[in-house]
Amino acid sequence: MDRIRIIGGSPLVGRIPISGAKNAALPLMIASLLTSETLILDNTPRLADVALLKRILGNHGVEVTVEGKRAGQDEFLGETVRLTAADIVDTTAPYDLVSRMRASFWVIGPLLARVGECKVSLPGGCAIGTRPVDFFLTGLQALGVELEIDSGYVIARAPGGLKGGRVVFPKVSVGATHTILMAATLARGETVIENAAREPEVVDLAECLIKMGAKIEGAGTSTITVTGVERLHGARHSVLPDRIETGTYAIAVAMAGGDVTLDGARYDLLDSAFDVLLEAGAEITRLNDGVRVVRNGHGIGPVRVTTEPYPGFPTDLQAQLMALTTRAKGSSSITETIFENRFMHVQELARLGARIHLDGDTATIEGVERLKGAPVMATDLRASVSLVIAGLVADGETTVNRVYHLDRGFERLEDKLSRCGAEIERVSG
Ligand SMILES: CC(=O)N[C@H]1[C@@H](OP(=O)(O)OP(=O)(O)OC[C@H]2O[C@@H](n3ccc(=O)[nH]c3=O)[C@H](O)[C@@H]2O)O[C@H](CO)[C@@H](O)[C@@H]1O
Ligand SMILES: C=C(OP(=O)(O)O)C(=O)O
Repeated sequence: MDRIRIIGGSPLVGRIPISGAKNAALPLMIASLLTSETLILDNTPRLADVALLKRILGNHGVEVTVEGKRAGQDEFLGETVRLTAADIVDTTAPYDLVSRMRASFWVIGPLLARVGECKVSLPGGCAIGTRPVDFFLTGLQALGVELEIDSGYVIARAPGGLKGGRVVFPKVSVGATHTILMAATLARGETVIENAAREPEVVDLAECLIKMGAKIEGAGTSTITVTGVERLHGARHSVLPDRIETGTYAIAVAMAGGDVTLDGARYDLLDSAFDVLLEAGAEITRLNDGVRVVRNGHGIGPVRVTTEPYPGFPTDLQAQLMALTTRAKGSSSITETIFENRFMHVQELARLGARIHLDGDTATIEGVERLKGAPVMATDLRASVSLVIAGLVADGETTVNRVYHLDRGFERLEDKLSRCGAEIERVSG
């Protein structure tokens, strides 16, 4: 199994290209199920989750091809993926695939909209929390879907087709918003989604669906209105830059010190996270096509942060921020409100010498002068990358095990960091 080996102590200087967003690419690819014509997605990141979703969609009958790279193209340029769901050949999403990636559950919306029935495995819990799917199910019922749960599968039917309805989510859910939004595009009449997620990835999906012929208003606000159409057609869309990858590298620079330009990054998608990094002492500048992050000289200041749905501080940057605060001058506090069990990095950061006290949903971090390298591992994607960030400043060698978590969401992380001077490598076997 691959590991990432880091020798701490080098500042980061240079440029890092920001890839297309995993969390936008996944729903966009799933949207291909809504039409028999071809959906072309540019700037698709090369990630394990994207590869797995290609397989999952292939199982439903989607033909997926990737355009070859042209000579001279940047090695980090995203892929152009063509997805054609001419016929849906299988309406079952099996447990062995859905259990490996939660977002694959979202096929339930487009499959019901396109063919009126499907059987999709319940995704089950995962390392960061129980993550139920109740909002998806009540939302689909509001669109006229009949549901049955049998042997771990949701068996869903919409005999007369989907019909528009009012869906009110009790709590903001990104996945449930994506799913109901996709389903509603082909439902008869109007659907109103209230307390919808306002995440940029929802806006990106809505923009692509609109290019495919959908009628959607209000994406990016808490109320989305969808007027169903008879059919959707093919389109071409470029995946939004990854705001979580952007924030992660910005935190890495704040941690290690240095001066890095994040090419292609969008400042406007990360206002709340950048506010926190500015408070911690980083200098952050909006560029025409990117963001520059600098920290030279002065130390890291302590912060108090609570994770929230967009536009608040993202839970997907919580672990990385915690790594940063382990070296702050003073006491920081981080409250996690989205997932009940997203603190698995705490024990591992402690192995590197961090001083963190956990009390329910709040971690109090007393900054220390030094971290010391050690073998560590994490059980989820963002926790893993928080250990890499800590390793960038830890004395000596840090080895991060279970690299497959990182490969779910960070394209060639070790190459991007080593190009900026970090002593980091992937060790195979
Ligand atoms: C692939 C992708 O885009 N994943 C992101 C997505 O996950 P995902 O879409 O799974 O996360 P949600 O926004 O749905 O989860 C938010 C909260 O709602 C709860 N909930 C959700 C659905 C439901 O039916 N019932 C319920 O109780 C969840 O357990 C969680 O506590 O948004 C999360 C929150 O920004 C991010 O951390 C993930 O990176
Ligand atoms: C939690 C994440 O992903 P997923 O929803 O696929 O588990 C993430 O991207 O941090």
